[in-house]
Amino acid sequence: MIPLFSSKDVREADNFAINILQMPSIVLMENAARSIYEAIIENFSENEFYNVGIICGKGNNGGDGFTLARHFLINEFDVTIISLANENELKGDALTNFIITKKLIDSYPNSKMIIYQSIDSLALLSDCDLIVDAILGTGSKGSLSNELQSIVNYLNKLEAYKISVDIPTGLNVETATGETIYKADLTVTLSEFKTGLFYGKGYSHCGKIVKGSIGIGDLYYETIQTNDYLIEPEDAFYGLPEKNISAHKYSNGKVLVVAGSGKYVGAACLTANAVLRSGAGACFLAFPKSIKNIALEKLESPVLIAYEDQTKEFVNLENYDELKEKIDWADSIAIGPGLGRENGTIQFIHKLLEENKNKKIVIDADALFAINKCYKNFDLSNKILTPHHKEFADLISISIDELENNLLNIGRTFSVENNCYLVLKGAPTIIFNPMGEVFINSSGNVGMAKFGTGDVLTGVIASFVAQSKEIENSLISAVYLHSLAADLLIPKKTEYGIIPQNIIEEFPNAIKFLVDSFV
Ligand SMILES: NC(=O)C1=CN([C@@H]2O[C@H](COP(=O)(O)OP(=O)(O)OC[C@H]3O[C@@H](n4cnc5c(N)ncnc54)[C@H](OP(=O)(O)O)[C@@H]3O)[C@@H](O)[C@H]2O)[C@@H](O)CC1
Ligand SMILES: Nc1ncnc2c1ncn2[C@@H]1O[C@H](COP(=O)(O)OP(=O)(O)O)[C@@H](O)[C@H]1O
Ligand SMILES: [K+]
Repeated sequence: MIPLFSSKDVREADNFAINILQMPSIVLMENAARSIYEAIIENFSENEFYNVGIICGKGNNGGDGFTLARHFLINEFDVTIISLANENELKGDALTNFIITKKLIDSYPNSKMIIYQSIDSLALLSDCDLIVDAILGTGSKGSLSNELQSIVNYLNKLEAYKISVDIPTGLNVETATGETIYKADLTVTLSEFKTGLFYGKGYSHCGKIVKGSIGIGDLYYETIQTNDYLIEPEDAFYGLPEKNISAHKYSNGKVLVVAGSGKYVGAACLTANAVLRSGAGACFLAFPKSIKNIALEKLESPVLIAYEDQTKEFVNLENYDELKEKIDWADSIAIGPGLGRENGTIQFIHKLLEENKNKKIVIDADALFAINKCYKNFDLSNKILTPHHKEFADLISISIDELENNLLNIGRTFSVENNCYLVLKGAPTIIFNPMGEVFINSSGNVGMAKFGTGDVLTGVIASFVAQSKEIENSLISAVYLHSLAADLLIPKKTEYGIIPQNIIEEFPNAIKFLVDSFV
């Protein structure tokens, strides 16, 4: 698990280096620039670029840019530097490095440094095949000035590899938000990973994220408490439910899926099929009797229990007693996909939650709708809610914008206050636990943005939590493997051709891939 930090933590680490270790700040800048240079060279193969454009802001992020320019110059690249500040506006280490680079560049006839005058100055970058944004870093405040917005929009349109120094300009790394944001292919973030690079607008604007060193190592950060983590493959491996060699089918995870209705049959079958393909010993799908034959055709091997629906084609409060034995039997229950929103269905869901306070229940789709606005009436401990952003915003009665402007805080508060697990689906999916910790899964691909992939995830989660006593590790493993299965499908199916059933079929290969990597 990779710990993630706030930009405040990172700025304090800079202060620690300067004030406690007594490292001259210019040494930190030099280290930063050298490691950015090395990261760029490592990430782009030789001959991919010759002309480097670097645009430098007025603070130390710009200082990193001037320093980086020197490394490119001495390694024989042609460099065009555009400084947004003139010499009088710069100070400290940024000014020192501006002066050094300005003197040095005279010896390189194909390289130049200019002071930005207007948007036309950026035309100089048109021949560059690699562009570095060293405009704003951790000192960024509020929204971008109009001038910076025009600059970032201009840069985003250029055909070139795009690099960001520390943080893409325009990204508020505390909230992962921003309006106009530089869109990078590679972000070399300094000192430590900041949480906001990995979700929201950070996820969509950083490209690949690597760490650049300022030369103080990791020791300082071991003393800093964080609640945010990025999931690594080995976390998914260690979260896999253990298989006891003497297990029999009923000791190997028993799952009840309550899903599907006359309107939506497919969702229920995807969830139930996913349960067994992810290792549960037994799975029952509770389904309306009057349409059970349609489901039977789509089920791989879960057992169907047909409840009496009086040809209404959905589950009703009256079905509760009929299903009670299986509810008690199950180690976990998945409820929601394709259930529909009839009053009787909502009452059934309420009763299930009221009567099963300690049961592990995965609440998804229509079951989330059933507790919209009234979720506080239920004891949600041991419950796992799996909404996408719209479902979560509806659940807690806010708009999607309000949610996405403060995503981590809202998710965290919700899970802590309701003592539940929240799997907030999206790109990326974020898991929140009742202790206020956050686990970000950045694997997966856009081919998953398709009806039914969420139903598969619900099945995998119900299966893993039924097989294990550890909810948190099971969730980490289930979410990661669901995305890994989709990633493994890319070479065969492309991002266009993946369907949810493929993810179910690929799931055992995803487990095998993990096991082969770590055993
Ligand atoms: N500290 C260290 O030891 C090390 C630091 N390092 C590097 O320094 C970076 C932090 O540097 P920093 O603190 O100078 O801030 P930085 O990101 O350059 O921005 C400040 C400038 O931006 C301006 N500005 C702000 N918001 C704006 C807006 N919305 N729209 C427009 N302008 C805006 C602001 O203007 P002002 O508000 O002051 O008028 C000021 O001029 C860090 O990310 C890393 O790259 C490394 O070298 C390692 C060692
Ligand atoms: N661009 C993307 N990158 C990675 N994962 C994605 C992307 N789009 C969707 N997903 C994943 O696909 C699944 C979609 O689930 P959901 O929104 O519930 O759809 P449905 O209910 O239609 O199945 C979630 O696991 C989500 O994280
Ligand atoms: K930047």
